[in-house]
Formats: sequence, structure tokens, C-alpha cells
Amino acid sequence: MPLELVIYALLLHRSQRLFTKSFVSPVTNNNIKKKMIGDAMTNLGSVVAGLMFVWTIFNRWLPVQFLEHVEQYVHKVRDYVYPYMEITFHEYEGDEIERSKAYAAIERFLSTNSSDRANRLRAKVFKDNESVVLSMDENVVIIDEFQDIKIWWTSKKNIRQHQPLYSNRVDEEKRYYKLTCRKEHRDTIKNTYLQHVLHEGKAIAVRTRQRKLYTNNKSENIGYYRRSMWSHIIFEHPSTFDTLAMDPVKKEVILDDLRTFSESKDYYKKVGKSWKRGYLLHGPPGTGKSSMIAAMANLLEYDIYDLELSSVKDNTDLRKLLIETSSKSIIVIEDIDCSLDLTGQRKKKNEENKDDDETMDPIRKKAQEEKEKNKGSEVTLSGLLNFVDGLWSACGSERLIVFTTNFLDKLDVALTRRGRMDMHIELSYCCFEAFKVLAKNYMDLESHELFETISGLLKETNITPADVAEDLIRKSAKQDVESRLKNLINSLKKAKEKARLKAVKDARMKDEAGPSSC
Ligand SMILES: Nc1ncnc2c1ncn2[C@@H]1O[C@H](COP(=O)(O)OP(=O)(O)OP(=O)(O)O)[C@@H](O)[C@H]1O
Ligand SMILES: [Mg+2]
Repeated sequence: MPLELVIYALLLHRSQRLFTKSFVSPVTNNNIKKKMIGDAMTNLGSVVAGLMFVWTIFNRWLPVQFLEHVEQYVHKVRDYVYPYMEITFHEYEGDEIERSKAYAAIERFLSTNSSDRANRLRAKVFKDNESVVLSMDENVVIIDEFQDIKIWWTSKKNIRQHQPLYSNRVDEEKRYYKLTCRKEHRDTIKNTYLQHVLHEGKAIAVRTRQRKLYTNNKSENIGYYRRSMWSHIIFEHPSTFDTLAMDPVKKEVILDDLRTFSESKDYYKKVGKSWKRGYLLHGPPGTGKSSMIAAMANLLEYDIYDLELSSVKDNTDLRKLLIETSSKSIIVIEDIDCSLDLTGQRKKKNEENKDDDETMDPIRKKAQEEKEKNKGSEVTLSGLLNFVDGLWSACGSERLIVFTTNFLDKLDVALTRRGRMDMHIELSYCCFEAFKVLAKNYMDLESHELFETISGLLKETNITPADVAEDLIRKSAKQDVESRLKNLINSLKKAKEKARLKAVKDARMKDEAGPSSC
């Protein structure tokens, strides 16, 4: 027998006993009063228990359509007598994949309000573990007041269970906030209060904004339920355009381009373009491509989405990732030539594969190995082109897309054409101007008698800013400026000698191969 039926039967029995007991008590004034209260309670208990009993039986044996009909009427009656109205705000609306902005704004609004009022709170630690933000926990109610109106906010969570084919059961959490207020305040709530909450929520977001560095979760780990496709940490890279060593004229052009972009919301709208810009950073390893991305994010106060293409299953997942990025962000794909088979030299591919491992440049060899490793991903070039400037790329705004590569010539021209990658920036070997920036940053030094020697050597040999920085950085408290400059001069001389020997070797090999090899 179902448990509910047993409980209702017990309730009926209990109320029956109370009823009979009140009849057998001696008749006094006091007892009459008690008896009346007892009778009323007994009758009420019996009616409720009886109704529940009947409802349980109905629920089991009556057709679903009929029950739905009854339920509708029960709700109508309830709505008629219940003096309150309710509004719910779901984290995800319907089948939308983007988190509701209203939900996020309410969450922030309530996080500041709840810390003084709620008894059960959830803590989040921010800014270098220095500040704690408290927000209301599930099923907690907090009361807000607005123009002498009381508003009740509740945080709720529904759990739905799915059983995907050939897979274990998974729980899908659906979170929402419920606002409750008296019906007579409907207009104020609708027209004024909600605007106030959303506005405040956004303002709090701006005030407490911490920039984030996101990375995409591996497609298969996202699973059936709605887990964010990105994970993040707080972004705290110290690189700025001041610390970036490069040709000052080039630097000024890039700075100007970035500033103009960030102030051109209306302009982009006017010309009918989505508000985004593509940058392609190319150059040898250690010339500052990643440092420049960090400097860009610091300059414009954007988040960074570091997209690992090899972890993306296919073009559909790539699109979903794009949708989940926020505005004011930089989407980065580093070493795009190694990420996938997106090169423009497919026809040469077979020949390239035949390259003797011995003769292949080590950096190219590494890129080749990376590509082999990433064969699991089905993202295609067209999927990536759509990601950059397809219809879906227009969702969200104020976004930079930055690709980096060590080999510009290995990329498909479709990917690098202007309009997709609007600005091509070459980061190259260290010139004297770039060295001066590093000397200022690493040693607080603006001039020195050894600068002339260094300037001469820099003109004759290729050395990356990363290598220069390695010589200039202080390695012990005793190490003085001069010894660091001398270290650099030694490195430059060694690099020059190495280059000379390589040139001699190449020339000899060319002579040995003879003219037919051309
Ligand atoms: N132009 C530069 N200005 C200042 N520091 C630089 C510059 N280039 C390199 N460095 C120094 O060298 C380190 C490595 O640089 P970075 O990672 O930016 O190079 P990269 O071009 O991204 O290299 P890769 O192609 O290998 O990814 C940085 O941490 C920084 O200290
Ligand atoms: Mg890099």
C-alpha cells in the first residue's frame, strides 16, 4: 500500500479519537470552550486529511487530462485569493545557450544586499584573496524595500535528471530567482523597481570587475548538462606597452589603433560592421607576441579568452565557445599554424611530409609534431573563418581576435586577409630602440658608455628581446649594471659568430650540391 494512504488513514483515525474524547469529558464552562476549539480543529483536520486522501486516490486512478483541469481551477482560485504576485528569472531562458543578463545583474544586486540580511550565505573570494563577496544561498529569502514596498527575493534551484543514450544519468541544475510582492504594486515593480535592480546590478559589475583569463574546457568534459565551456583565473599579467621593447614608431601606431577601436562603437554601427578587430602577430619565438597580447588586455581593460583549438571537437563547439565569450575581450589563438591543419599549402602537404627529419628546422619540426598530436579535432578552416567573421561572430561586441604565429607564410591567405586580420604586426629581433626600453625597465639605465658597442652589435646580429632580457635581468644583489651589459655583449658576439659559421656551412653545402639543385 502506498505510504501516503497509510499516513492519511492514521490522520483520520487520530482526529476521530480526538472527536470522541471531547464528548466523554465532564461538562464545565472551561471544558465547553476547550471542546469547541477541539471540535473545530478535529473537523478541520478530518476535512484536510479526507481531501488529501481523496486527492491521492484521484491522482492515482483518474485520467491525467482531468487532473490537469482540476489543477488549473485550483490555481485560479489560489490566484484569486492569494494577494501576492511572483516573477521568476531563470539563469538560462528556454533553449538559449547564453546565460541570461538579467539573471547575472540580479545575482550581483542581491550579492550586495544579501550579506546583511540573509542567514545562509555563499562566499566568493576576490582580488588576491583580499576581499570576500557574500551572496545568498539556495532557498534563502531576503527582503528588499523600495519606495516603502516590500519585495521578497528567493534563490531557487531545480534539478532535472537526464539519461542520455549510452551514458550514465546526469543531473541538470536550473537556477532561478523568484521575486514576490503584493499584487497592488505590480506597476511600480514592473516599471521602476526592475529597472533599478538591473541598473544597479550592472553598476556593481563594473565596480567589482576583475579581469579574467579564460581557457576552454575540453569538449568531451562539458557533458550533457550546462557547464560553462570556459574556465577562468584572475588575469594579472604585468606586461604593458611601456614594458614592451619594440620600435617606438610601430608601438605608437598600434596604441593609436587600439585606442581608436575602443572608442568607435558608433562608428562601427554607422558603417554596418560588427565591433571587432583582428590582429595577427607574427615573428620568431621570444619576440614578445604573448607579452603584447597581455599589454593589449591591460591597456583596454579587456578579458582574455585563450582558445586551445585542439581541445575543440568540431565547428559546432567552436561556435558555442564564441557565443559564451563576453564583450570587452580578446580572443586569442596562439601558434595558429600549429593548432590545426589550416595551412595554405595543402597541395604541398605530401611532399612536406616526406621532408627528412634531419634537415627540418627544429621550430618547424615542433609545429609539425604539434599538428600530428592535434588530429583529434574536427575543426576546419571554414569553421575558423566563420568563427572570425561569420554571422555568429556578430553576437557580442567590442572584441579583438588575435592570432599568433612563428610562420606567416604557413597560413592560408583566407585566414590572414585584411578584413579578417585587420592589422598584421611583425615582432622582430631586438633593435637598439627596443634594447633601450629593456635597459630602462631592467636596470633603470638610460645611457652608458657600452651602449655604442651594443648598438653596433645589434645591427650585425639577430637576437630576440627574450634573450636580451635574460642577460639584463638581475640574478644576484651584487651584480652591477656593467657586468650585465658585458654579459649581453658576450651573447651578441657569440650569436654573431654562430651566424657567421652557419653562413659558411650553408655556402659550402650549396657549392657541394652544384648548380643543378636550384
Ligand atoms: N618585445 C619584448 N618586450 C619586452 N619583453 C619581451 C619582449 N619579447 C620577449 N620579451 C621577454 O621574453 C619573454 C618571452 O616573450 P613572449 O612569450 O612574449 O614571446 P613570444 O613571441 O610569445 O614567443 P613564442 O613565439 O615562443 O610564443 C617574456 O616574458 C618577456 O619577458
Ligand atoms: Mg607566445
